[in-house]
Order: sequence, then structure tokens, then C-alpha cells
Amino acid sequence: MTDAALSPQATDGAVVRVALGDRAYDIVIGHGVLREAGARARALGARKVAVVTDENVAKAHLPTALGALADAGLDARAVTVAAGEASKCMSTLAEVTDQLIAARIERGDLVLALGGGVVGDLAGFAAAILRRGVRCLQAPTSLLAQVDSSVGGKTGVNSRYGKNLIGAFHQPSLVLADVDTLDTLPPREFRAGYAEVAKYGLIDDEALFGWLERSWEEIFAGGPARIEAIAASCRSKAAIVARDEHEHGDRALLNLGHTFGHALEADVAYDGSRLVHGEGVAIGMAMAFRFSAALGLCAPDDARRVERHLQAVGLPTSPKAVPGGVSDADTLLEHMRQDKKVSGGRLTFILARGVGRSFVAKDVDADKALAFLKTELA
Ligand SMILES: NC(=O)c1ccc[n+]([C@@H]2O[C@H](COP(=O)([O-])OP(=O)(O)OC[C@H]3O[C@@H](n4cnc5c(N)ncnc54)[C@H](O)[C@@H]3O)[C@@H](O)[C@H]2O)c1
Ligand SMILES: O=C(O)C(=O)C[C@@H](O)[C@H](O)[C@H](O)COP(=O)(O)O
Ligand SMILES: [Zn+2]
Repeated sequence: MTDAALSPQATDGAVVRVALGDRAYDIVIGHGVLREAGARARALGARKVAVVTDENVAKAHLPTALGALADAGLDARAVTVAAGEASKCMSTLAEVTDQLIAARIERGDLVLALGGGVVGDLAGFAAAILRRGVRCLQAPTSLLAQVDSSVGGKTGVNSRYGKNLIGAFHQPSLVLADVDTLDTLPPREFRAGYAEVAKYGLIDDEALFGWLERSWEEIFAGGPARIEAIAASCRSKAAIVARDEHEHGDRALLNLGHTFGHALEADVAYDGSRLVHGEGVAIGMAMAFRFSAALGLCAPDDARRVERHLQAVGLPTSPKAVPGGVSDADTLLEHMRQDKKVSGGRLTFILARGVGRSFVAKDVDADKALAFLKTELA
């Protein structure tokens, strides 16, 4: 984030380009942009659009999406799944793809993912494999999905062995982030999504993190600061994805907090009443900074600064905060051994030398990770 962007200038919207050559696309952020879905789908040459959504989002926003598509003269269908992480599974994927095939969605048509990250990952993966690939338009409705999951093309479902273990890279053709949809998002989900916003500051942008520390109340309240936070997050993610689309290097930085966070999510069997993804990421980022401090890589004060900010917004920072508790250190380490960053059986973590100074650490000693987990759970 530049100093100019840090000033509280009003912003009503933004367009962020994800520069991926012939698969480049725009992220359109603003008020009411969901109502443009029909005209934009038409401009992409679609004839038919299948809107994949969940039960909560369907109640609040499906009529707007279907109305926009009908107004543009498109044949629109809805496929609705149950809300929550449990829908990111092979059986729901099979149901969704069956419905898309039954609706005769063709290769030239579009799948529109209307919802949070669960719907985005599930519908995006369904689009990736349907008839060996149809295009996807992401219309994210949670903060987390607007700042993270709708961008970058990671799609997939969970396995009983771990998070997102079955999936594909399938970039969307367009992202429509309608900030008005956030008005119906439950506060707990807004807060959880904010963890991924803070992540961008912690990765490589201390100025952004400082602005978040000063401005989080305005971001939670809505208005221009919220839009600026979404746009800044998308700019950060778009830049990383453009230089390392398939995670051979830098893109792994976006996994800050996720090695620990995904292990906690798997440990509670993806039970969102105990832990949702963003909460797992908040705990995981605090743990990554404490682990970095324990390894002598960053100052303990930096770890405390991270905890302070996450706690200020009401996010958890310790695995002991997970309702009902979590398993022992050995079990958590077993979950972490299924992480996609594991290479040659060795663990990879995203660690930090300070706020905004994260790096990819390969070959982290499993004994040190185990000892750290034991102190975290003591
Ligand atoms: N692909 C990626 O790059 C990426 C990045 C980050 C997270 N993810 C994935 O995203 C998922 C988490 O996404 P999430 O936090 O959006 O969870 P989610 O999709 O489960 O949405 C959270 C809850 O809010 C509800 N909801 C969403 N939008 C709403 C709205 N506007 N009004 C009312 N209710 C609404 C949903 O029905 C759900 O109950 C996880 O599976 C995570 O692994 C993927
Ligand atoms: O886009 C990425 O790359 C990320 O890592 C973003 C994460 O916030 C997201 O949760 C992602 O799904 C995790 O990826 P995974 O490869 O660890 O499953
Ligand atoms: Zn995430």
C-alpha cells in the first residue's frame, strides 16, 4: 500500500486487474455490481447461466442475480446447496455437476458462483471439471470471498484427510464483488473474513497493517474504508497470483496462518459452529508469529502486535480458544503432514522476520514444530 492510498480518500468502487495473459480478468468492486451480472455475462458470450449458491445467500441475493440475468435475456438456472463448510465435499460436488449436466450447461455457457468461499470453491471446481471446463463468474458475497477466495483460481473440495486436497486451478472470467451484499452477512462471518485482510499486511505490507490497526472500526462500520480494504486486499492478491499462478514460489505466502489453521479446521471436522476458516487463519497467523519468535526469527513484540490487533477485532489467537478444545500436539502435527506444501515429506511453514516480512520456510524441523505445538496447548 502506498502512502497516497493510506489517506482516507473516499472510494466508491474499484476495478483490479489480474494480469494473467490470455486468462486475465477484472475484479469489479462496488455498490450494486451484482445487478450488472446479466449484461456482463452476455458480454462474455454466454447463452445460459447456472447460478450455484447456498441456502442463506439464496434467501438474500438470488432474486437479484436471477433478475439481472433474466433482464439480459439469458436462460438462468439456480443450483442451491446447504450452507457451510460441509458442502465442500465430493458428494455435494457430484450433486452440483449432475444438476449442471441435467440443465445442459454447455462449454460456452457460464457457472456463476454466488456466495462465500464455500460456494466459490465448490462451484469453481464444478466449472473446472464440467465438460472438461466451462467458464466461471465469481460473485462473492462474504468479506472473505471478496478479499480472497474469489480471486486467483484455487478451487476444490475437502477430503477426510484434509482441507482442499481435491481441486484444480481454474481462473474465473470475471469477479463481481458487490459490497452491498455484505449488509446481510452475519457479524461473526465478517470478522472471520477480516483475518484474511490482515494477512495481506502481515505478508509484505507493514503500511497496510498499520492502516488496518488505525482504521478497522471504520472498515467494520462500512463505507469508503471498507471498500478501500477490499480493493487493497485484491491488489495484493492479484499481484502475487500474477507472478506465481500455480504456487511454485511466492504464492505460498498467501498460506500464512494456514498450515496451523487448516490443521485446526480438520481437527474439528469442519464444524463451523466451533471454528470457521477465517478464525482458523487468525489463530494460525498468531501461531506463525509466535513460532517465528520462538525460533528467534522475529521479535516477540511483533508477535504480540499481531495478537493485539486480531484480539482487538474479536478474533481468536490461540488453539485453546477453539470451543470444545482440540486434539493433542501429535494429532495436530499428523494433520499438518497432509498439507499441500509438504515436499519430500518435509513440512513447509510461512514464517516471519517481522510484520510485513513473511517468508516461505522449507524444511522446518518437525521436532521443533511438535515442541512448539506442545507449548501452545499446555
Ligand atoms: N480459493 C481460495 O483461494 C480460498 C481463499 C480463502 C478461503 N477459501 C475457502 O473459503 C471458505 C470460507 O469462505 P467463507 O468464509 O466465505 O465461508 P462460507 O462460504 O461458508 O460463508 C460463510 C457463511 O456466511 C453465509 N453468507 C455468505 N454470504 C452471505 C451474505 N451476503 N448474506 C448472508 N449470509 C451470507 C454463508 O451461507 C455461510 O453460512 C473455506 O472453505 C476456505 O477454505 C478459499
Ligand atoms: O490463494 C491462495 O493461494 C491461498 O493460499 C489463499 C488462502 O487464503 C486459501 O485459504 C486457500 O484456499 C488455501 O490454499 P491451500 O492450497 O492451502 O488449500
Ligand atoms: Zn484462507
